[in-house]
Amino acid sequence: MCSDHAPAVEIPAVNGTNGVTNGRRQPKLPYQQHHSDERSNTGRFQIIESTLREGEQFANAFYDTETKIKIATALSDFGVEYIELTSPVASPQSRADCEAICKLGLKAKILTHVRCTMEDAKVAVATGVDGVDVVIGTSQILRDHSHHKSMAEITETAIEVVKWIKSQGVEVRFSSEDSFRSNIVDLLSLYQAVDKAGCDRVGVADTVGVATPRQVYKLVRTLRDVVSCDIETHFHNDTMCAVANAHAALEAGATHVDTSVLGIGERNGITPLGGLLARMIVESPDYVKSRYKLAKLKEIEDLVADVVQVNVPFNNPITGYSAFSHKAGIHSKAILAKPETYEILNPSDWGVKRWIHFSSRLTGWNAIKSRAGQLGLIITDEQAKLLTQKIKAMADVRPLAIDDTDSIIRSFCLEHQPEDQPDQ
Ligand SMILES: N[C@@H](CCCC[NH3+])C(=O)O
Ligand SMILES: [Zn+2]
Repeated sequence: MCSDHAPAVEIPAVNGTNGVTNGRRQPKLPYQQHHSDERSNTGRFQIIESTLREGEQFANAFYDTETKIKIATALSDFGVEYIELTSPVASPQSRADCEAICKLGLKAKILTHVRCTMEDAKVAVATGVDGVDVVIGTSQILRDHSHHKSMAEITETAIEVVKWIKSQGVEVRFSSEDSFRSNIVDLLSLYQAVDKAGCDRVGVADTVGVATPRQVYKLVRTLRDVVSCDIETHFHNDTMCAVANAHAALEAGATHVDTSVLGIGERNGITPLGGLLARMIVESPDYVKSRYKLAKLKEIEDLVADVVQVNVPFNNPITGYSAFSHKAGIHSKAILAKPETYEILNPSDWGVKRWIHFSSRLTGWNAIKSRAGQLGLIITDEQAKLLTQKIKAMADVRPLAIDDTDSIIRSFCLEHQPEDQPDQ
């Protein structure tokens, strides 16, 4: 258990497994950590950053070469282990850009993502990438309406492609597409076949965003016992489960998670880089802080938001406008005394600031006293309480701007103790 989160009450000693003592299940505290399962990779995962592949499939995305290089360099400096690029088969410029990024000599390994065919694989390897990610749809609906191949044909081609890519000295991942609507028996035997053929990673993809964390855990855990290679996971966010699903996958033994900056991708996108790291730092703070330059997250998000012409959502984890703002009196009081009371993430880890509201009908006197202090005005608790009543009364009538509240605080102080106040 993580020492930062020592439980406030004593946990009864547990005999045996699954938290069962004397035949009775012991309740788990909600913030108890679950590192005990040896399959769990929540403290040792790797990120396959796909802003330059999945992210290019976002409705607004158009990246010129210079922009791609800027994003790739920023991501590599940030510390992601892999950067995935659009298929070089997509267009001549995509191919040229892939070759150019391979030549940059970035710290992150460069991957490209292509269909599972020998033709695509050959073009991919020729670009100079470190690894090739091959993909093919395995659900009945995709087989019937997309590529019309049987599972036997898929398996045969996949083995050939995987073996050939490996023979070129290049890393290879084989991924199913629409894994959660695929027949589990077919899927597992396909993964087993490519694992035997020498694949470095198999990929599980929730292409349509249908999976729940429980389904993810079950599939990945089963797969973990079937293949010996690494397991990459890819989650679309149609039902807002993409971060939770990635976390469940890691708990079940997945080794890699696909992300994109701000989650951009097809439809409403995939697991966002920032959201994944927010989730994981709570669980594995040392690991996350040691691998990624977290203070650079905002810069990368702003860069990508600007390139694809969107605003960073107000409720974005970490960097959203209100991600570290505290408003209700009860919250502000406790935050001022000890930030951990209402924050499980520390804004300073990410180079961002917390904000304590002091201009609303919900504001408490501790926040007002603190604001007065920021303005260089010292007031007593009693004065702060009186002043807060005034501010609440005005905020009941109309929204107050920061300047409005600051003026009220200043004139209150002038009225009450002008001679005691330092010069402004
Ligand atoms: N965008 C595709 C690619 C999957 C590859 C997994 N790494 C999908 O969602 O299925
Ligand atoms: Zn996808």
